[in-house]
Amino acid sequence: MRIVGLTGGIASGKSTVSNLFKANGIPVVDADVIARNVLKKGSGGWKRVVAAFGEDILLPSREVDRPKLGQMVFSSDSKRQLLNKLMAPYISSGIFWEILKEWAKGAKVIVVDIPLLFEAKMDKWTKPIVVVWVSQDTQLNRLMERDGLSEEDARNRVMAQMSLDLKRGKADIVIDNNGGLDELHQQFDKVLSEIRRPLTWIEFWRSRQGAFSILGLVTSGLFVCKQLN
Ligand SMILES: CC(C)(COP(=O)(O)OP(=O)(O)OC[C@H]1O[C@@H](n2cnc3c(N)ncnc32)[C@H](O)[C@@H]1O)[C@@H](O)C(=O)NCCC(=O)NCCS
Ligand SMILES: Nc1ncnc2c1ncn2[C@@H]1O[C@H](COP(=O)(O)OP(=O)(O)OP(=O)(O)O)[C@@H](O)[C@H]1O
Repeated sequence: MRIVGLTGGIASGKSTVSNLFKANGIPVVDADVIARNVLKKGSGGWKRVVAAFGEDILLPSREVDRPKLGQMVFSSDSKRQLLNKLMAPYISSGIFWEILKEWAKGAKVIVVDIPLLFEAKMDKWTKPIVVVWVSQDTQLNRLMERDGLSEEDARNRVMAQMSLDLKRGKADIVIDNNGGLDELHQQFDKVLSEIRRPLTWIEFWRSRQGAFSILGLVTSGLFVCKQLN
């Protein structure tokens, strides 16, 4: 199985690109969705986060007030690191199980959309790595427009992540998303044919089909040995 890493910066266009993958039949594991489930009321992650940050971060419904928690952690490195430390084990195991489900369904190529792929050192598990890159001005403008944030809040969120220029240097494939959606679609078509190229042998053995082939080979080998003895 080929596990493609999709990353970038906040509001650089990862979800826009991951929607294109889904529209083309490629399964996508989305770390932001998994992280949202980790904070669902009453879950293990919710309990740990409420114990550390206090009930002030809760709405009257006892769901986490996400904008409030976001405001806290994106303006304080220590609070953000604490939140990351509390949530990381739940997020990584969630990603693992989602990948396993796709493996069991027989997927040959999957995309994992992880905003903090490099920061969380998960890049070693994915190949190739696709980085959706934009200039900082485009990133700030799109973030302010999409989330209705002030420039200061938007800058805090951008600064909470590894710079996009650094991420671009670590990529196998870069999507330059500064232009319009037509330009994005043109680049995406090339990326799609790149990630759909035939699997390498290692990727094949990692797929469900490959694992069953190994099992079949081992079983028939044992059967032949038994016949010979
Ligand atoms: C702080 C929270 C509650 C704010 O929620 P909110 O709905 O406003 O934002 P959302 O979850 O949609 O995230 C938007 C983007 O923010 C960025 N981001 C989120 N968490 C972090 C973080 N800890 N460090 C840096 N950037 C982050 C990502 O680019 C993400 O795509 C939420 O982001 C959260 O739970 N963060 C911690 C979990 C995490 O690390 N998520 C990233 C998945 S790898
Ligand atoms: N090529 C583009 N032209 C114009 N707008 C775009 C383009 N690509 C994305 N956008 C817009 O920019 C905003 C950010 O895009 P998107 O939500 O896909 O980013 P993201 O990287 O998934 O963000 P996050 O890290 O916050 O989840 C959205 O409002 C989206 O519609």
